[in-house]
Amino acid sequence: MERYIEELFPPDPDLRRVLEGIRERGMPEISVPTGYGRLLTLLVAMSGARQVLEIGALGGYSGICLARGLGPQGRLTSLELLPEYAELAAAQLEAAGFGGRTEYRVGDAGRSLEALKAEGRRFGFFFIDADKGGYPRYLDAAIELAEPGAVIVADNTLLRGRVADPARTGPSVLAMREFNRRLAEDPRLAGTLLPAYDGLAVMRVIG
Ligand SMILES: C[S@@+](CC[C@H](N)C(=O)[O-])C[C@H]1O[C@@H](n2cnc3c(N)ncnc32)[C@H](O)[C@@H]1O
Repeated sequence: MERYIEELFPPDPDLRRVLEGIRERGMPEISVPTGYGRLLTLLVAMSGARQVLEIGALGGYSGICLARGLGPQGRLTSLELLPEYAELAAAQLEAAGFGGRTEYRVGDAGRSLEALKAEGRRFGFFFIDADKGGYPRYLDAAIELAEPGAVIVADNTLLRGRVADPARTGPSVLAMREFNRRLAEDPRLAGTLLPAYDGLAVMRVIG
C-alpha cells in the first residue's frame, strides 16, 4: 500500500531534488514518506498556523512540505543538530522558494527549544522528527511554546511496531511509549495515532 501511495502522485521536482541531495551526500534516507509529507502540507494549511516549528530537518523534505502549507505571512523555524544537514536543508528551502521565510537553528534541539522559550516565541504548529529518545522532552517544550489550539505532529511513533512489543525495552521504545501515553492521557492534549508507515501522532493543545 505504501508503494502504491508513493507512485500515485506525480513527480515533485523540489522533493526529488531533496532526496537526490541526501543520497549524493550519503546522508540517512529517512525523510518523511510521500503520504505523510502531503499530510503535513494539508495540516499546516488547515491549522492556519503562521509560525511552524520543526524539530529534525535532515535534508529539508519535511521542511518544504510544512512551508507549502503556510500562507504568505507564515514562517518556518527548523532545529537541526548537524550543521551540514541544516545547510543542505536551508539550500533546498531556498531553491523551493521559501528561503526568506525559513530559519535554521543548529545544535541540540533541547538547547534551541530553551532559547526559543527565553525569547518568548510562540508557534501554531510543531513537527517533531528528531532523536526518538527526546520525544517526551520535545512534547513538553512544544506545549510550553504552543499558541492556544496549536497542532503537534510527530513521526515514527510506532517504531516499526516495537512500542507494542513488551519484550522491547530499549531507551527509544520506553521514550516513545511515554510520548504516546502522554498523547492519550494528558488533559491538555487531544489527539490520535495514525498507523500507516511508521506511525504519526497528530494532536491539538486544548488547555
Ligand atoms: C528523521 S530525520 C528528520 C527527517 C526530516 N524531518 C524530513 O522528513 O525531511 C532526524 C533528524 O534529526 C536530527 N537530530 C537528531 N538528534 C537531534 C537533536 N538532539 N537535536 C536536533 N536535531 C537532531 C538528525 O540529525 C536528523 O537530521
